Amino acid sequence: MSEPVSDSATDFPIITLDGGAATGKSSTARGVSQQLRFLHADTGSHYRALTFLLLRKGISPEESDELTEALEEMKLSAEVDGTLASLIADGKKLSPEDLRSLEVNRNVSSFAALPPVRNRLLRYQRWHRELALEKGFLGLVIEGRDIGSVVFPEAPFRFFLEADESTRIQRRSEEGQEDSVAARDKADSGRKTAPLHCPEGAIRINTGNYTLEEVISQICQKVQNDSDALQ
Ligand SMILES: Nc1ncnc2c1ncn2[C@@H]1O[C@H](COP(=O)(O)OP(=O)(O)O)[C@@H](O)[C@H]1O
Ligand SMILES: Nc1ccn([C@H]2C[C@H](O)[C@@H](COP(=O)(O)OP(=O)(O)O)O2)c(=O)n1
Repeated sequence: MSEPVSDSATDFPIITLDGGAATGKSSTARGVSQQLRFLHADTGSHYRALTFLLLRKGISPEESDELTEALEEMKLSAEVDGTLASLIADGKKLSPEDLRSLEVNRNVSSFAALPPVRNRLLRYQRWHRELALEKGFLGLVIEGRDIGSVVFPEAPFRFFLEADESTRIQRRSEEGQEDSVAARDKADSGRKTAPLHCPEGAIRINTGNYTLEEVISQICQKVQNDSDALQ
């Protein structure tokens, strides 16, 4: 299925999870998507995929005609495996190793700060609501940095995950990843377009105070209590 030109409004339940690096967004979204039978979209992986592909074309993270042309030429679609939607660019799915490489970790915040990159992905990310509906999921859980503020500001269930920097650095090192969590957070929070912040009205959860299972269950309970269709 390919991305359509427009997206129509529906009252389909949408959960947004925003937060800094290693606050637990992806693992929480995975658990929630499986418990509630929602489609899971990881928008960080979209920025990572574009970063990998643009670097491979020799394009540097600044606005240029080459960048605009490469973004216009890229055909984006999705593959759904279980509850997870993965980005397919020009017919190819990237491996977790490519998406989480040191080179991508170092450059992704710079590409993500560029308005042409964000505009290209905004349309694609909003389309996941239609994709979830079409594939028979009961809702959409979508995670990133600007989801509750820019991508789906009207979503009924918006959460902001946070945790101490030391907790997050420890989580990444336990995963064996070299990642400058603090530097990325600073760049993501300080950029002009769609900076990382807690969206107004979103529920804050400090994931350092709870187990992963507890965070998943807090979110599922809130959604199930407030949404007739899921009871
Ligand atoms: N509430 C939690 N308590 C303890 N560890 C957690 C919690 N949530 C996530 N983690 C762990 O932290 C690491 C980073 O989580 P991840 O979901 O990749 O974060 P993010 O998507 O925000 O970068 C993973 O190893 C995950 O298992
Ligand atoms: N909605 C989003 C999601 C991610 N980004 C950017 C900023 C992040 O540093 C990178 C990578 O995001 P990702 O969620 O994969 O990062 P972590 O898993 O939290 O380490 O993408 C963004 O600008 N907007």
